[in-house]
Amino acid sequence: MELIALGFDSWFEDHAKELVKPEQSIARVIAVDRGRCIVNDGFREISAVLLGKYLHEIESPADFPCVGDWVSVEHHDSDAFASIHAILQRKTLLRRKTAGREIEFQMIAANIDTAFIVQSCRFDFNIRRLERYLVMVNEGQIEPLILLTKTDLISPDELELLMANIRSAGINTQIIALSNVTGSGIEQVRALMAAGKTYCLLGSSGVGKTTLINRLVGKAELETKSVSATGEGRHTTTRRQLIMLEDGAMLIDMPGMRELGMVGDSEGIDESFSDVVELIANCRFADCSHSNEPGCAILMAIENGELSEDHFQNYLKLNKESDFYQMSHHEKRKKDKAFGRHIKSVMKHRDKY
Ligand SMILES: Nc1nc2c(ncn2[C@@H]2O[C@H](COP(=O)(O)OP(=O)(O)OP(=O)(O)O)[C@@H](O)[C@H]2O)c(=O)[nH]1
Ligand SMILES: [Zn+2]
Repeated sequence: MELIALGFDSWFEDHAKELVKPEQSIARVIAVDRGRCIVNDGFREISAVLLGKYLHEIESPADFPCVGDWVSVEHHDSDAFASIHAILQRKTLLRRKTAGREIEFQMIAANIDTAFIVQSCRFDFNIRRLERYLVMVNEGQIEPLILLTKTDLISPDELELLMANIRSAGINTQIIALSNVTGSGIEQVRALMAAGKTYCLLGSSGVGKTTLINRLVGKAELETKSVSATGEGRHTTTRRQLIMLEDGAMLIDMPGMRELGMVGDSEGIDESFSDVVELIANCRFADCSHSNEPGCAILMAIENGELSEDHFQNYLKLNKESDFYQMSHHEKRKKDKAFGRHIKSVMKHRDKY
């Protein structure tokens, strides 16, 4: 198997040029288990650990490799294990807010091309939640796609209404409606999954993600869920987290990644609420509060049914959360200037290898 099959492309190649030294090779992280990774270099899967020196320079969770990362590795003991020397720049990044007094991000997975945001037509359907997932996915530069499951439980008319609700909330993301029971729509999902691209499924518990994955993966692959690898005389078994489908598309699936804490940066929000942003830009008052000004573009749009009031309120709410995040993040940065130091140490590290 070539690296291309794992999703390596010219974008990563460009970013790898100066980072990867002659004695090193490039591999993709397909599983992570407490600091130990399993990487695939296009030929085999091997156990890999972070280089001690690199470990020393780690300052934030973002510095650890996560599933989907491209890394530069050096093989040891005739390929029994490898050491990870650097992480290639991430094209996309899925991360979530971790609970706690300070707002921190936990890295979930890297270099996902498309995230399927899954909701059930029947029990889980919620536009606000959909918007929140869209913000998170957009923020990570990942392409979103909406999957509505369990269409077998509603009538075609009801489905049409759901779709119309999504559209009238200003969400223009592609939607595929499917049923894991009848199989309708499954081929549509399969057909748009391209070889060499990486996908994931996000959504609440019970919406049918596991069932869909099983359908997409096929039985043969399921049995190879666990990968064993020998490193330093130790035997580790890690659940495989990046799954190669038969037609060459990849699916990242791991426990705990599917439901995300919700906060986005303002850019992600703007992308998901482009209709609101456009209206605000057209509002004739520069510092309009969009609450009572006569002639306000937002109020007029709500009045004449162009914009849903709920949608606008959700936009305000997400922005408020985002402001809060930006503030605490900024203050944290100021405190220890760790970010700047980190950049420097990475540059230094680069020169050494
Ligand atoms: N009627 C119907 N039931 C479905 C469909 N897809 C899944 N189910 C059922 O819904 C339940 C939950 O499905 P799962 O695939 O486990 O849901 P999940 O999203 O993986 O949930 P977590 O594993 O908790 O994240 C199961 O009983 C499935 O059989 C569907 O399209 N139609
Ligand atoms: Zn206004």
